[in-house]
Amino acid sequence: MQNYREEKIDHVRELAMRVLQRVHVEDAYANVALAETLREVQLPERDRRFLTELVYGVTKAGASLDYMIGCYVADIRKAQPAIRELLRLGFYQIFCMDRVPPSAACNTAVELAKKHGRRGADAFVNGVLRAALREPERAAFPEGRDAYALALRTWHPKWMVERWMRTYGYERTEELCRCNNTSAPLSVRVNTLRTNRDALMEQLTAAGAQVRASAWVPDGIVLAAHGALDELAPLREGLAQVQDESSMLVAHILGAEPGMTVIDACAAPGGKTTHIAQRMENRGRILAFDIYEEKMRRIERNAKRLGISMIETQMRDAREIGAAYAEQADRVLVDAPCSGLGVLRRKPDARWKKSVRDAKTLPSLQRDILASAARAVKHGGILVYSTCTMEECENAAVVRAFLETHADFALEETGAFLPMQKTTERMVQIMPETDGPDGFFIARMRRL
Ligand SMILES: C[S@@+](CC[C@H](N)C(=O)[O-])C[C@H]1O[C@@H](n2cnc3c(N)ncnc32)[C@H](O)[C@@H]1O
Repeated sequence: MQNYREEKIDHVRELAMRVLQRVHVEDAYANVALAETLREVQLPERDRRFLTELVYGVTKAGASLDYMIGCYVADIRKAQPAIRELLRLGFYQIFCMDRVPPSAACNTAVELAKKHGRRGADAFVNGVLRAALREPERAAFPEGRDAYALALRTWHPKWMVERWMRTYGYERTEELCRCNNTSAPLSVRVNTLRTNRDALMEQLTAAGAQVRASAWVPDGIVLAAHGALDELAPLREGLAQVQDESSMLVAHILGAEPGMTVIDACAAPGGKTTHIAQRMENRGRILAFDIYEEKMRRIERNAKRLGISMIETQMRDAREIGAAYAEQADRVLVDAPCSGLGVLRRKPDARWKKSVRDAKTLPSLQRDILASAARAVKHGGILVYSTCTMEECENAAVVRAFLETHADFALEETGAFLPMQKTTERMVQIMPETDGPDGFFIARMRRL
């Protein structure tokens, strides 16, 4: 007979099993599937954290966890989806978590296999997990400094590690990979249309969060500890917007002023659009484009919550902007669709969903969007190109190729427009493992 606490933990692990099945079988996004479950089931804070750690951990560990299981099981793909997830959860708790007693991980997996598996599934799960407890050395990853070994040890796809090793070398790649397995810092942007940073920091502290002022932007606050975000009143009431510090740099570099006309070419969900609007004191015109209907609605909802009325949203492919708005904008932002390798900490499944093909196809889309959007910039106006990746072929190479064919644009000293750090960089590259915030690239150009 289980005691009350164990019963509750079983419930959490069962929820984790269900969320992981949605991720691996239905291809749901881990953060979305988890958020939906957390909304449906009222869990105490401690259980919320445990569930999140299980789902995020198993998802991030991905192929590395399956490699370990494969040291005890002939072919994990042949197991029922629920049993696969129970084994993954079991291995994750046994090998990757310090504070879970291995016997608890094992026992609850067996109980859940009895409930969700075919006949004999519980004995199978019991056998595999007991073997892992008895002979953990069998699951050891290969040693060595090759990409495959590093990829296994740091839970990344081999192709990604290979690419980074070519660019950054072994040590830096290892640091970057390890950083991707930590939880990302959470920051919010002060809605300066309604409050100021000191007042908001006081309110967030009163609401139970631990806060500090951003070292990157004057309108950023980093939350060290906090409860459920949607329960923080200042966020609900539109006094702040969740946004990474790197992403907040973009509006500072764009430098839009009240009364200007601004085009945000790839705007959804509107993190940067609403920041630009704040810096323009909600005066002037911002045209925000994207290609997905639902995403456009998110910009509108965000703007409404923050009390911003100057944003006009429109479904439009950014590659059409040049023809439709030639020389009409004082500022144009191209926050381009990209491989997103700078934000892998935040999206536990992203590394496994990307492919080496993205890095081959994205630059041509990015070049096309930039070339079209550039035509909308007035002479003397500013064009900013940004991505949330560190991949050279999507960043500096795109900007260089653009400048080579557009003699009427000149690269500015991008860093000079930053408020606090990296102020001497021509093109700004933020690296998560050395700088702290998300990986990000920003370049500012002027039309002559
Ligand atoms: C990096 S995200 C933008 C994030 C946004 N700027 C923010 O700060 O919240 C890139 C966006 O580009 C959009 N996108 C992709 N292809 C596009 C295209 N051809 N034209 C316009 N937008 C596009 C995607 O839907 C996605 O919302």
